Amino acid sequence: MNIALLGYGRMGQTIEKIAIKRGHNIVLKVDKDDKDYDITKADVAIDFSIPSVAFGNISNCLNNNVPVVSGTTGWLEDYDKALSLCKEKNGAFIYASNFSLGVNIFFELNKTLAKMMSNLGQYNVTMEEIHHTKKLDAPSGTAITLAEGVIENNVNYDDWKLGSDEDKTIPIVAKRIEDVPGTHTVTYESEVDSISIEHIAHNRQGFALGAVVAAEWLVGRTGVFSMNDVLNIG
Ligand SMILES: NC(=O)C1=CN([C@@H]2O[C@H](COP(=O)(O)OP(=O)(O)OC[C@H]3O[C@@H](n4cnc5c(N)ncnc54)[C@H](OP(=O)(O)O)[C@@H]3O)[C@@H](O)[C@H]2O)C=CC1
Ligand SMILES: O=C(O)C1=N[C@H](C(=O)O)C[C@H](O)C1
Repeated sequence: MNIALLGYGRMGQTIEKIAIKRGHNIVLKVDKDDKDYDITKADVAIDFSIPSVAFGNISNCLNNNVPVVSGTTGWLEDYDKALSLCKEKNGAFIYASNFSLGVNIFFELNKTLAKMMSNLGQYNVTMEEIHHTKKLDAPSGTAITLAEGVIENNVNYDDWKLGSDEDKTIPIVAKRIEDVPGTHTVTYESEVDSISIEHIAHNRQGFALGAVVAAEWLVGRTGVFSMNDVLNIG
C-alpha cells in the first residue's frame, strides 16, 4: 500500500518503520509547514499530528476520497463533523484514542469491571494517566475512552472531569513524567479495600502496529469504524 503520514513526529516515525517492515511504501510525510501536497497519491493516510490540525487533515482526506486512520487525540469536539463528512463522501474513516491491542483488551476489561461494580455503591472509581512531558492534551484520549466505558456501564457515574470530586463524576488525574509512553490505571476504592486494573505501554510500537493494521484493514471498505471492528472484539 502507498501510505501518507500526516504528522511525522514520535508516532509518524515509529509508524514509518513498521509500515516499511510490513511491505508498504511511504509516499508522503506531512509536517507543520507542508501545505500544498497531493494526498491523492496515497491509498490510505495515517494522521498522528496535533489536536488543532487533525480535523483539517481528516477532512482533506475524505474530500479527496482517501481512507484515513486518525490517532490524534484532543480534537473530538469535531468528531461528529468528521463522521457526517465521511458519510456524505461515502468515505472510510477510523479514529481510536489508542490503537494498541493491549489497550483495546483493557477497554473491554474496564467495561466488564464497571458493570460488575454498578450495584456496589460503596466503591468510588478514580482514574490516573501518566504520559511524557511533551504531550499537548490532558486528560489523554485513552483516559476519556476509559471514563466513557465506565459511564456507559455503571449507574453511579454520568460524567468525568480532571481532578474533580463532584458527585457522580469520575475524577481523572493526569501526570506528566519525562519519557513515559502511556500508563493508565482505573481504581475502585472502598473503606476496606481497593481494586485496580492497569495498562502500561513499554514503548510506542504497539500503538504504531495497531495503526498500520487498521490502515491495511480499512482500504477497500467504506464507513466509520472503530478498533473493535478491526480486532473483532467487544
Ligand atoms: N491513538 C493512539 O494510539 C496514539 C495517539 N497518540 C496521539 O497522536 C498525536 C501525535 O503524537 P506524537 O507523535 O507523540 O506527537 P509529536 O508532537 O511527536 O508529533 C506530531 C507531529 O505533528 C506535526 N504537525 C504540526 N502541524 C501539522 C500539520 N498541519 N499537519 C501535519 N502534521 C503537523 C508536528 O510538527 P511540529 O513538531 O513541527 O509542530 C509533529 O511532528 C497526539 O495527539 C497523541 O496524543 C500518540 C500515541 C498513540
Ligand atoms: O500522546 C501520547 O503519547 C499518547 N496519546 C494517546 C492518548 O492520549 O491516549 C495514546 C497513548 O496513551 C499515548
